Amino acid sequence: MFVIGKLVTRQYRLHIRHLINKNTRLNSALSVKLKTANYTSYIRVPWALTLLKRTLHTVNRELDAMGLSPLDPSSYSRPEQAVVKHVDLKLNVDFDNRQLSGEALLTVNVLDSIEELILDSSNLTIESIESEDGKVLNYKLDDPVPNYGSKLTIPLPEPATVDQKIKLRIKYKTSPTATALQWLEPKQTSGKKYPYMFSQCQPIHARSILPCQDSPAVKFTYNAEVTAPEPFTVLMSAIKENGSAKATFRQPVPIPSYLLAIAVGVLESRELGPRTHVWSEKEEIERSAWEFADTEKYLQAAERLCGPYQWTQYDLLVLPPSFPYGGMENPCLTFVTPTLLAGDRSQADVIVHEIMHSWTGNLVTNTNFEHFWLNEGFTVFLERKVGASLISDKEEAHRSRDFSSLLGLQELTETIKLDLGEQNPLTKLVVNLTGVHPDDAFSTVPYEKGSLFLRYLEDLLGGSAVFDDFLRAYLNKFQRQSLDTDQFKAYLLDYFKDNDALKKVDWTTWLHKAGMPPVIPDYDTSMTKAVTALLAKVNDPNNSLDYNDVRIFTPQQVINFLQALIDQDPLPVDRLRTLGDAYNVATSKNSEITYRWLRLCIRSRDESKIDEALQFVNSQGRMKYVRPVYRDLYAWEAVREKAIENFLKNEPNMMHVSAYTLRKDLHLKE
Ligand SMILES: CC/C=C\C/C=C\C[C@@H](O)/C=C/C=C/C=C\[C@@H](O)CCCC(=O)O
Ligand SMILES: [Zn+2]
Repeated sequence: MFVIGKLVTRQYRLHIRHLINKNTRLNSALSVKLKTANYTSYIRVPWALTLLKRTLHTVNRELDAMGLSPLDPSSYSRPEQAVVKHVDLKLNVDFDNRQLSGEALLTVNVLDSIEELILDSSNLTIESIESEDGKVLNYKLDDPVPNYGSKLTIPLPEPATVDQKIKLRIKYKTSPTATALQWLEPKQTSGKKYPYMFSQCQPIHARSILPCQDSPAVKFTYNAEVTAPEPFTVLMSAIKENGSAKATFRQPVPIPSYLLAIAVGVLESRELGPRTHVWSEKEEIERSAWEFADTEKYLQAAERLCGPYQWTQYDLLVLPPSFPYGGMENPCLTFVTPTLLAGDRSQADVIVHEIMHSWTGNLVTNTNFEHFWLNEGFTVFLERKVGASLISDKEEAHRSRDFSSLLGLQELTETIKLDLGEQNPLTKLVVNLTGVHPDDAFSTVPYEKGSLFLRYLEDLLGGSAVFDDFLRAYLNKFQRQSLDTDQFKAYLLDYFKDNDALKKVDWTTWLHKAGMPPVIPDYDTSMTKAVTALLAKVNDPNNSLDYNDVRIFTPQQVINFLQALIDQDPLPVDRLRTLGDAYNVATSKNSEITYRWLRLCIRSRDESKIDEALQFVNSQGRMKYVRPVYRDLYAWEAVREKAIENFLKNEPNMMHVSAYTLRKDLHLKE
């Protein structure tokens, strides 16, 4: 009985649930068998367990033949068989050869009888693999599959059994074209004197830095020793213990592979609070310290909602402009784009967002990227709650939260109705990533549809008063674990089992149907009213425009206004120029305003703005800005070639993910 109890582990239960979710891809007889299974009986009846294991084995073979991991369609690894629990990394940073080299010592917990361990790798040169006692092991590195890398199979010297711990030492080198790493020339930095390197592992690029189970279903702790030449500073997504020639790091909280991060540059830091430093090149350090001075205040507000911050340190690193995202929630060290340095703290919401990932995403993690909304929808939802909690006037806080939600809805509507199309399967909350690279599925949908779903549930189930308690219970229950949407749903249904309102939730439509959300919350529209009125004024050519129209607008209202103009038919170019001059948008330092303004100019076919738009996409690499501007330029036939030419010239300065997605946006071959 003891053995049986052990065998039916949580991993198995997850595995079974996942297989059921995937049943459309399976032989129907097998999926029926799985669907009708009574798991309790498997725990009690030994023969049933054997049957289950045999069934799973057959199913696994079927999925294998399709090149899929049963738990994660984006990974070759087999976390239901064995999981990496800890990694000891020793790396040397070689700027001349654009290479990391060294070793990864993996500590693996065996969950089933196995004869081999399967890992993900991409473009790595494996030099040797040894067992703990120094025995050299054979391995097989399959031919690379574009964008997924190579399956690395390591036959074990002898079969391993349940609960066994094994250690494997893998000596390897990364490639200069590792998709997770960007190696910058000195001219791409502010100091112009030294090179720079940084990583972006989310979603599945960690495999290009180390051989690993590159699936968020697996969480591991890590220690690292990294050697870099003087005068470089090495930073990682961990607690920095020693900063000399050999930097050492410790990450005692288990993380998924996509949260492994490294940056090496000539950096300075400033203390912002008891657990916070900001890091950047010296040219940005003062501006960065000013822009992010309120970080500790945000951390405390986040803790009031979610409980103690578990990662000890919360540092920020302001990267060079080619960093492709607004922010990346690397534990202990959020990476941010320098486009946040607006000089007015107007993009603080991005910092609050990254802080909230310390709970949703980093502690409670989507089991694979089909359930990305559990990371991002929750984070946006919490970001808005915490943002509002910083406003002392209750009504104003409510208005402000709803206004941000309306801005989010505006972006969601553009994505679903104009960009992706309402029938597009990528507009579902839970997506099918079999054969779809997560970087191709990325959009605002998991962020905004996910957050809107949670807001709908909150309103339905009794408001913040009850929902905040649920959130804390959920975080507590799933912390340091990975989960899928069914587990979230089961937990919510159980938590609110006495609440009849739950019966109203149309789960299938919310989770599995494409298009706009089935219900839009009854948001407070007082802050959008002025924007709607201004839109009507601008659309009537008889009205003259002057600065007083927008004098009392917050930056967010200006953004809301510009976004509304983007979503309607283009204004005549003369009218748009008049508007730009009258409302001072053309000279704004806020990149959220600038990118929308340039989109409007392109859409109104203002030829005098083409060079400025190209200069904007060349000066920074935040995909949120660069992709829509390029897509708008592409849609303007007369400038399409010029836009493509500009892209090709600048492609060598871009990070992999930017070049990869822009090639698709511009309909160029990979
Ligand atoms: C349904 C979506 C399915 C899969 C997508 C999974 C991963 C997407 C991958 O492309 C990586 C995303 C990394 C995001 C990092 C930060 C963002 O939150 C930034 C948002 C945009 C910005 O502010 O610049
Ligand atoms: Zn996020």
